[in-house]
Order: sequence, then structure tokens, then C-alpha cells
Amino acid sequence: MKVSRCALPEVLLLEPRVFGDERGFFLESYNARQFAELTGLDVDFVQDNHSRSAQGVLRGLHYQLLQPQGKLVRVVRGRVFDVAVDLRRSSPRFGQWVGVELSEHNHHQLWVPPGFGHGFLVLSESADFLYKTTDYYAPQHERCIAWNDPDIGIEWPLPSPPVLSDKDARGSLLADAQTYD
Ligand SMILES: Cc1cn([C@H]2C[C@H](O)[C@@H](COP(=O)(O)OP(=O)(O)O[C@H]3O[C@H](C)C(=O)[C@H](O)[C@H]3O)O2)c(=O)[nH]c1=O
Repeated sequence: MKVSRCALPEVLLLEPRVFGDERGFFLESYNARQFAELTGLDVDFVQDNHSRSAQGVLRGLHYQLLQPQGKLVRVVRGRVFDVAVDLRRSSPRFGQWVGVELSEHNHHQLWVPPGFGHGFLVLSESADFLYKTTDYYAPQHERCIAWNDPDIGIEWPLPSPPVLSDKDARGSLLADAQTYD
């Protein structure tokens, strides 16, 4: 597996080794020892999630104010534009974002640390999005930042307005939101 830092250095891109043959392919989607060795992180994942979304769906930008979750995200079917935003007010990169394409074809994964908001836009007809989290879902602590917050300025590859949940359509502006110290 290859691990590289994104423009926001705490966000990591993981490129697993893929073993292809005439039957198809094999890859280790997660190996605790290798993850710790290559990322230098000491994390325990407690929850695995799977969501399926149609083309044009945008989920995010989400974070848990308390019980913040680190997320290791990947796409096993389709293609998404995946985004992480630094929500730590003490960070010199507060409000800055990075975006990468995750797909069934590149097998790439993104480590989104606690302290960051996360969201993705589905580029393919449908996408199956799988991720591991370092803390449990806590809806009472969940917050949402508007996907189109002008102060963040995410350049979503949007051919048309996104499909949003009611919650995401009511996302807060970063300037008004309680985030992290
Ligand atoms: C996240 C989550 C949701 N749910 C239930 C709650 C709702 O009844 C239903 C859909 O929840 P929601 O609309 O919040 O799902 P997403 O919009 O995919 O939320 C996720 O989307 C962005 C991209 C994230 O990074 C977060 O992991 C998470 O906020 O699943 C659970 O039971 N457990 C969970 O961990």
C-alpha cells in the first residue's frame, strides 16, 4: 500500500496494492498493522458503514462536534468526488479543503481525521461508499456545514444542482457553525 499526504497534510491518500489476474483482482482493503506502520496513526475503528447513492447525490459536509470520528473511506462501486475540510479553528488551514476521486477503478482510500468535515458527490450512475469510523455514530453531536459555503469554496465537479437530504440542504455556514478548537 502507498500512503501520501494531501494538500491538507493530516488527510492521507491510501493506494492499496492490487493483485490482478485472469479471474479479477484481490486487495487487502484494511490491514491494521500495515495501516499503523504506514500512516503512523494509532487508531481503532469501531464501526463500518455502507451507503449507496444515485448520481448527483451529495452527502455532507458532516462532522460530530463531540465524539469526532476519524474516517477511512472508499468506493467499491462507481465514482465519487470526496472532500475533507479542516474545521479546527486553531489550524492555519482552517476552512481549507481537499478533494479526490475515489472509485471502484482506482481503489483509492482517504483517511479523514477527527477535526475535519467530510462529504462526497456521486459522479457515476450509482455509488457504493464504504467507510470505517473511529467513534460511534452520535446523531445528537452531528453537525452539517453547507456544501456550497462560499468561505470554503469547494469546487464540486457539478454538472447540475446536487441531490441533498433535507438536513444537508439546511447546512450551516462555517462562519456561524460551532466546530473544533
Ligand atoms: C451516519 C449514520 C447514519 N445512520 C442512520 C441515520 C439515518 O436514519 C440514516 C441516514 O443518515 P444520514 O442521512 O445522516 O446519512 P449520510 O448523509 O450518509 O451521513 C454520512 O455522510 C457523510 C458523508 C459522513 O461522512 C458521515 O459519516 C455521515 O454523516 O442512517 C446510522 O444509523 N448510523 C450512522 O453512522
